[in-house]
Amino acid sequence: MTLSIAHLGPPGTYAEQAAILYYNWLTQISAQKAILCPYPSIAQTLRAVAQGQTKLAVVPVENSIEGSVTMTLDALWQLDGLQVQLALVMPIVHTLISCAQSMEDLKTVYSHPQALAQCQRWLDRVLPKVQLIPTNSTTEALLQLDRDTTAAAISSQRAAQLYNLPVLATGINDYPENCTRFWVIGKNYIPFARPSHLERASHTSLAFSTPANVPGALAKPLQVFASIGINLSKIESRPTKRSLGEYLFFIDLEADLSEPQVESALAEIASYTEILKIFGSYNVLPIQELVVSC
Ligand SMILES: O=C(O)C(=O)C[C@]1(C(=O)O)C=C[C@@H](O)C=C1
Repeated sequence: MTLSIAHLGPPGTYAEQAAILYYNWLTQISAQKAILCPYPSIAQTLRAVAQGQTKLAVVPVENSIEGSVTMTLDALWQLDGLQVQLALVMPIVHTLISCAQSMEDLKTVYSHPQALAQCQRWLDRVLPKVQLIPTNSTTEALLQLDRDTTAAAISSQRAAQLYNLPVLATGINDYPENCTRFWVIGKNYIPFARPSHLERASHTSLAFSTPANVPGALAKPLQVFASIGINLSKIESRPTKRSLGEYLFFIDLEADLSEPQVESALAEIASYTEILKIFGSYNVLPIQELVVSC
């Protein structure tokens, strides 16, 4: 059976690049055939898996400069039954793409809000007067660029080649070590989507809302992990969207859900939380494994 993998489109996005790396790794370890399916937004990409249109999705979840990809966290909270199968971290090198003769001709720059934010200082310094226009992905505006020589887009070198467009500047991200973590997501636990040689998962991700905005509402669940020596590698709050000042908490643990200690900690946490969503346990695929298999 051919495996379908949803990702943010149109073709050329970083999410597609991450999906290709994952696809190459998967086809090499399992001879599994796969097809990539682009969707117009991150929410629609995750909905495709939740509704069974595709088996898997590859979505960005966190960037080293800008932090969490909030569209991904919000969609994961809203949808049911989605589980993280694997994480992978990819370097991100942004490029300014345009048909303009020079940067002085530019009036607008299009890109995904994450990419605009990752290049914020460069844009302030080099193009302080341009209008920044957020798009659903870094590649959404590329097809319009040949019609407007006052417009540019921030995307990858690979996207510039794919659309046969000129590059005005490269490496424009504010920090050179820029990288984004992607999650491979599926419904329930999918054994063949994961590395088979690793017995234990290195991380577990979950999110919860608290029953009331009272002292200790967050401290109590966190204390459960501290008391059994589980390290948290990330904690992030998002608004519940129900009322101002009410939050959800997204947490990454350095532990495997199949360990009895972790399982009982999560059962205890359920008593301190209103809604608890466990996104599962998974490993991080080292970039060397991905590059070798490309
Ligand atoms: O628009 C794209 O190309 C994407 O894949 C999305 C995305 C993101 O949402 O973080 C992915 C990686 C980069 O951090 C910039 C944009």
